[in-house]
Amino acid sequence: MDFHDVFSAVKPAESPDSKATTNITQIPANIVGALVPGYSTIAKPLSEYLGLDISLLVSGSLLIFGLITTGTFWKKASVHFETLFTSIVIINSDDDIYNHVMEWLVEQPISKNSRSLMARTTRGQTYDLENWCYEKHELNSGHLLNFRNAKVAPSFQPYFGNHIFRHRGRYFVFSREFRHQTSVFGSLLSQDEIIKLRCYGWSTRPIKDLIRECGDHYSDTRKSCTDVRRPAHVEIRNKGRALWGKKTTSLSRPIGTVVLDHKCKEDLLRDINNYLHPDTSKWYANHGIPYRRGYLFHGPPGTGKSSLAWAIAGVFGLEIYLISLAQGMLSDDDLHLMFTDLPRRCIVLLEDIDSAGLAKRQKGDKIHDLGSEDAVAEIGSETTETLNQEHRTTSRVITLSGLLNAIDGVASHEGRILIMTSNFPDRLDEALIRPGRIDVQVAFKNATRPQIHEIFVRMYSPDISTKPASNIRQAVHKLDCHSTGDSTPSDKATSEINKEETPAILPQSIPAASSAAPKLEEIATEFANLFDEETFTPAEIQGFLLTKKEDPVEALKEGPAWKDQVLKTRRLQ
Ligand SMILES: Nc1ncnc2c1ncn2[C@@H]1O[C@H](COP(=O)(O)OP(=O)(O)OP(=O)(O)O)[C@@H](O)[C@H]1O
Repeated sequence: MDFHDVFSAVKPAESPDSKATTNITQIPANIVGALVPGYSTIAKPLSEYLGLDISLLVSGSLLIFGLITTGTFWKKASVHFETLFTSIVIINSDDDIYNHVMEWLVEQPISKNSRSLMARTTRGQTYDLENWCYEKHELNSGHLLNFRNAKVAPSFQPYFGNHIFRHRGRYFVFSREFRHQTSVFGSLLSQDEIIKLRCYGWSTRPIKDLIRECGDHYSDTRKSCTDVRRPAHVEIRNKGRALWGKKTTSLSRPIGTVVLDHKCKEDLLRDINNYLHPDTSKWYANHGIPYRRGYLFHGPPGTGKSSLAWAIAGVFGLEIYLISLAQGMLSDDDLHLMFTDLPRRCIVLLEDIDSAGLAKRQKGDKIHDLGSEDAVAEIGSETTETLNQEHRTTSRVITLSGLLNAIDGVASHEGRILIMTSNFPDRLDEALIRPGRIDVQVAFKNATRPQIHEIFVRMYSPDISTKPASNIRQAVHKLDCHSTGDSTPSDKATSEINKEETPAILPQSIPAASSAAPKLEEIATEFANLFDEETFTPAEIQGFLLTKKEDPVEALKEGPAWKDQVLKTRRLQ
């Protein structure tokens, strides 16, 4: 290309013959002629014989070519700029950090001011929903509530693409995009979402600080909550993306609300507290003992086994990794892998272990215990092992040996707490509950009279604070001040300390008809005396009291009839 021709063509044409521009989209013919070799040779005959003016077509093509070239240039230039002058951290959407960052961003100005947002329906916690704007009526006013128009405000997140924001005097670029994995033939194998955090400069430190801040913000908003994880969906696990699903969060249950012998609760908390202490892990290491601890909570349904496990998680601020073996969603291999993917400190909760269909071995049977340090490397009973093999090949069911290998296999993560719950401890295989796998057993029974008394007082007491306690006695005794009967001397001392907190009279919400009623403690004692020791579960008592939650006097009055009804139904069954 001769640039002299181009420059001379750009000069304004003075000759009246020169056909300058016809409109702004058309490049002057003399410029096109200079840029496209042979243009005038082709254009002239076409124009003379066919009446075609190709200058417009050529001008358009040149413009598009110019734009594409400039776009590619800028793209390349910006990639080089980013590589040379910015730092980046990439976060996968399966990772917890993704949630921390997204939740933090929702509250930042970027989620208000950006012009590209994604709206999400907020699925708040039940207690959040009370802030819904609906027509408010007094409790018990008889007005029917209608939630048709109750709306939860949506939340807005930055949408896919690039978003620039400023935080603590620094500019960051937040990008949200899909990452594709394709086969060698170009077909899509998988697609997942990633976010990229970028900042200007050669250090990733500002991004790391930002991620830390997002994590702090996340835990600050969940101070009185317990995070729970369940196994990830089988498809996600198969693709190797994650073994555990995303966190769900629920309000922590104060341990004081679980009615159990105080000494038992205190001993349990002390044991766990000691186990979790960093010095203890060193001690275990020095003595060559695997740093693991297992607990078995056993007793009839509805006596508080799961409630205690959740309350313990709340006390120590630990996440719960909840596995239901009975659902048939996991194989031995899955379970083994999942145990290797546990954080250093957490609670693994295996609920209703007896209903998982694990075959209990007969006397003399042995387990083919593959990876365990204390493995009995011997093929066990024909029957059990055949049964286990059958399960393993035909369905996603855990076998006893698979479970034992997961619990104490070499890869099993140290520092975790294992809690198993069972309604029928006699059905459990001895190997499963031998010391080293289960170190402490807690028996739950039907409610004693003092426990019924405690449940009653708690039901009619003011709201319980969910603020975490700072020491064991405070955690256990926070609201256990009402209990009577089989309390220990230490319980009594605490009761004295807390006496002022005890509601001496009935709560205000009690109808006027019963305002002449005696003190709550006295009604509770009378109510507890209606029942024989250990005949009703705490869940049954709680269920009945919930139907009379506004009026303890009414509960006392109706108690005998309800008790007779339940006993009669039981006899008929
Ligand atoms: N000891 C208890 N103290 C306080 N509440 C209890 C107690 N036992 C049961 N409840 C109440 O009964 C309900 C069921 O309790 P939970 O699920 O903990 O029982 P569980 O023993 O784990 O039952 P299951 O064996 O059927 O799983 C809960 O709402 C809980 O509040």
